[in-house]
Amino acid sequence: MVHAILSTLLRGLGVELDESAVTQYVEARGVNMNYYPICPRPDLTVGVGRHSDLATLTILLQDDVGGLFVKVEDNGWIEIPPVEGALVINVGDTLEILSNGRYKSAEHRVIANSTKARVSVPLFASPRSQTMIGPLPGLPEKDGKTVYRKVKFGEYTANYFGATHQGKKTLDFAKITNEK
Ligand SMILES: O=C(O)CCC(=O)C(=O)O
Ligand SMILES: [Fe+2]
Repeated sequence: MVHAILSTLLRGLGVELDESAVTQYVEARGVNMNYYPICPRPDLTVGVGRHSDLATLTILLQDDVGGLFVKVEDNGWIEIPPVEGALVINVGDTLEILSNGRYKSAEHRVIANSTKARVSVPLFASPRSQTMIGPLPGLPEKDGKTVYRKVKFGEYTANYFGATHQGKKTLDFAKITNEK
């Protein structure tokens, strides 16, 4: 499923990659298992602080409690309500880099609940640590600029986990500040 989603998203950018080229960006899989106990004062605590995911794509299964918020440019935070049987698909930093900044990684956070405990299980589909990530062929030419440099995914990962998250600051590691 992740492979098909990524192929479709890339086709939307006019990028056609063969099967194995797509596979290399989603072949490493990992999960988080998040448990948010009942919190009497959610306003005084942090469920999960604001961040974007490291992965190419995240497929998130949440229960019926809710509390996941995504930042929408100029519109603040909107809650992603749980829909029975539905999965939330998030763009991660890696896809933002691969797409030369066209697909924006989703900045999100989680607020705890004062009456119900919550469980969520995101599945992260990423490259292996030796895989190089950078804007896919053809995109910088089409966009007239190169927004991200090529980095080894393992190095991006080390930087990503090297500091407390502050929103999407993690992407600065690969961003070309003097865009050309
Ligand atoms: O619990 C959620 O809905 C999201 C958790 C999350 O953002 C993460 O594990 O990266
Ligand atoms: Fe996340």
